Amino acid sequence: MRLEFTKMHGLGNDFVVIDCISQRARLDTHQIKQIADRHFGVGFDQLLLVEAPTRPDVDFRYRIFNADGSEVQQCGNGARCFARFVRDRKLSRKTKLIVETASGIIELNIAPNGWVRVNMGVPRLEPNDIPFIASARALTYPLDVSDHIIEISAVSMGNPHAVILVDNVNTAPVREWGRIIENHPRFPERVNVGFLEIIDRQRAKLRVFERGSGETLACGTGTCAAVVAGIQQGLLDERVRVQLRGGELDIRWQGEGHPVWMTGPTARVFDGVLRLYEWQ
Ligand SMILES: N[C@H](CCC[C@H](N)C(=O)O)C(=O)O
Repeated sequence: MRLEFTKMHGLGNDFVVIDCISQRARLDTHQIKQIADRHFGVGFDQLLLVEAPTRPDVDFRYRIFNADGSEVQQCGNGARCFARFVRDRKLSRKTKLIVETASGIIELNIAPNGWVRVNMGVPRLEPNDIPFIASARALTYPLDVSDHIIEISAVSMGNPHAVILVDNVNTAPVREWGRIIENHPRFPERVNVGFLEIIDRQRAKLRVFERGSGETLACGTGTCAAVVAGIQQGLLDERVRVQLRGGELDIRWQGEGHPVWMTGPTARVFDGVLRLYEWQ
């Protein structure tokens, strides 16, 4: 199978993006993991598939796969790159795209400079909607992590997030706790794990250990979830600039029942051709 693709990133969270409208792409989990491999393949945190809509009120369908081949419900940095890709390949001339994902509809607004403002939808906070096993909804939950009891917040942006407040993201046990919490039995669909350092009411720092991909340089949905958790705990105002390892995102949330807005850059790195029939 010969497939054209574009390598992109949103603040270093990197993607292989494939136009499945002008090309027929049928990839199984093994092939997705092969493409994700940073030595034997192209390498990516997520694979993004641009597909024709399945309903009349949207412009495109957007599918997302982690490096471990798992299909997931949402990807914030990927949504921005999706919008840039659609514009660059002239799949649409619209500057406002309505896109269906496995977790619902998102709205993408493309600025002339390539920055994209995304309505990431309304965050879900009920444990069953995360999903997270808890007797009742709370601001934070005690969780047993390698002989510690730590406090986490649990937020869904369509995909599940655990958020931990830390004093310093640079010294936080991101890999050690991230891997344990990612696979914690109280998260039946696994979970992304964010380590949030509050600087002041309008600024924060974040590192994210992503479900199915490990620590990434940025995580859009993780940033939205972390800001929601911070605002819920009375630590942040409704507009926050979040510094991730790969750069900065602008997040706005007016509170429960309102959508989270994320604004950030996109980057196109190179175009390439996959020749999967030649791979062992
Ligand atoms: N690893 C995530 C999907 C990608 C999210 C992240 N790359 C973003 O920008 O939101 C999950 O398994 O839910």
